[in-house]
Amino acid sequence: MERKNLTNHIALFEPLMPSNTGNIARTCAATDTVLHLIYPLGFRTDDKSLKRAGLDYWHDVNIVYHDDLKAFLATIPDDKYLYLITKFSDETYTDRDFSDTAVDHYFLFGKETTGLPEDFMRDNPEKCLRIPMTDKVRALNLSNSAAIVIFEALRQQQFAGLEREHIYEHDKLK
Ligand SMILES: C[S@@+](CC[C@H](N)C(=O)[O-])C[C@H]1O[C@@H](n2cnc3c(N)ncnc32)[C@H](O)[C@@H]1O
Repeated sequence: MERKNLTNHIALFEPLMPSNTGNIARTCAATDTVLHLIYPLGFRTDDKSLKRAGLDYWHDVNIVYHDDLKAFLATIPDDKYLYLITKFSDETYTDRDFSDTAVDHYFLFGKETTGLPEDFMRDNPEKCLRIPMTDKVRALNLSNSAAIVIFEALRQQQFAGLEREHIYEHDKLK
């Protein structure tokens, strides 16, 4: 199934670690997801710094930079499709319907140290979604959280636009 427009967006609020953002950029490249980075960032995005951090897929991703959270929010066409991904929610991410490929879905993730701004979450509790986990850890890793949620959205969207199989020159299975 061909997807005409990119319908999924991952937004990172003030990400600190280049390795996390690099992993997420790779996931975005693999899934045709737009990556939004909300300033300030904990790393530089000039070519030399990216190469040093091993961020191989950076140039294959549609990346949009935003001065702050307010500037990012101003770009969202319909905030009904904005989701705040946070452990503080009591709604599980798989219970939300992301299946509509005619609209753009925006998944917002928090900073590695302090997450999303508390007042913003308190103002928007109905947008908040949790990935279930035990109480043995404080939180999941940011890049793992992004992969978990985006692939649930893609699953609900029948993996539209993605290859379910690929012919490899040296196929190890067929
Ligand atoms: C390392 S966590 C930040 C932890 C931070 N202490 C906090 O208060 O959220 C970075 C981001 O990963 C996502 N995350 C991690 N664990 C999660 C979970 N169990 N459910 C939903 N999101 C999670 C959230 O977007 C979070 O802001």
